[in-house]
Amino acid sequence: MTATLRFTKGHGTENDFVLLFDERDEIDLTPELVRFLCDRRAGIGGDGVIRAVRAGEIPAGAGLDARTWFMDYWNADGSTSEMCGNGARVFGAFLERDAGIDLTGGLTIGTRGGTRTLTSLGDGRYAVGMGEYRLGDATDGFDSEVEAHGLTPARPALSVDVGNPHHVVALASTDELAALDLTHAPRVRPAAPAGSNVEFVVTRGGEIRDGVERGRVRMRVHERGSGETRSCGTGACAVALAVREWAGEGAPDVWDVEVPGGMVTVRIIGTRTVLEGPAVLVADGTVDVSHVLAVTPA
Ligand SMILES: N[C@@H](CCC[C@H](N)C(=O)O)C(=O)O
Repeated sequence: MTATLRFTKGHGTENDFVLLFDERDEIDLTPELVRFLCDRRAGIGGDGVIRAVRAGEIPAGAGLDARTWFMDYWNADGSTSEMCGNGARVFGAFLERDAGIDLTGGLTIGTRGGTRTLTSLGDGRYAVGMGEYRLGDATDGFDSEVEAHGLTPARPALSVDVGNPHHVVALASTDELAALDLTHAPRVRPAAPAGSNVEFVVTRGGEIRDGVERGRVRMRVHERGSGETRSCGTGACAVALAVREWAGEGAPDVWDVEVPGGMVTVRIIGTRTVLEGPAVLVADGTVDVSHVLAVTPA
């Protein structure tokens, strides 16, 4: 028997996803199927899978209005995460096109990390209201340390929760950032109970634009469940929050974050952040998944 799935491929600053439109929860999305879809040689290829489903159709959507669109996010290794910032922007572009929703006035979506708001900025970019953040309990700006290949000794880090867990490490120069080997997962101490995304950041100065002071940083990331990716939206928020914390009083609330796949902007507004950046839908197609379904336990 042949089973096919319709998919869309999209990316946000080259953090790429396989998107599935599944309003009524008809796709049996398993870790095996996610790993196959994300496989860059045998499958479609992506850092993760995002399924658009109505909240009322799935247990994770409990408590939300049943008609709310839920972003069911999975990492490439078949694990799920609470939130994906770049994915949320791409999800917005997907809903605009395939569900016919106009996002210029904003839309509330469900995620495992709580509700988020998506707004189209009208130029191919989207703003995501990323919800409340929480910095680690650190008296001197650090609450942990991180060891990575190409970086000795271990460096101090700050844990930041933006719905999903992050550890941010400051490096001295862009050369040090470029020399990092992120083909291996960095080791975090104390280890985060459910694992963590780890960002390495270098400050790059700043500017005043339209009367607003903006900081600028460059980062690389090793994502829990996906390895090194070319961008991480929640990671960019964690980085902006950590760098502002380290800079102290008077530091900017707006940060332009350079990632290997482009640039995103983070605005810190009180206890919340807003992530802005592009979202691109690249291709549509169908994929034969019968061999994956054949090995999926009943
Ligand atoms: N790339 C994403 C984050 C995806 C989830 C992450 N790997 C995790 O496990 O928490 C982003 O853009 O935020």
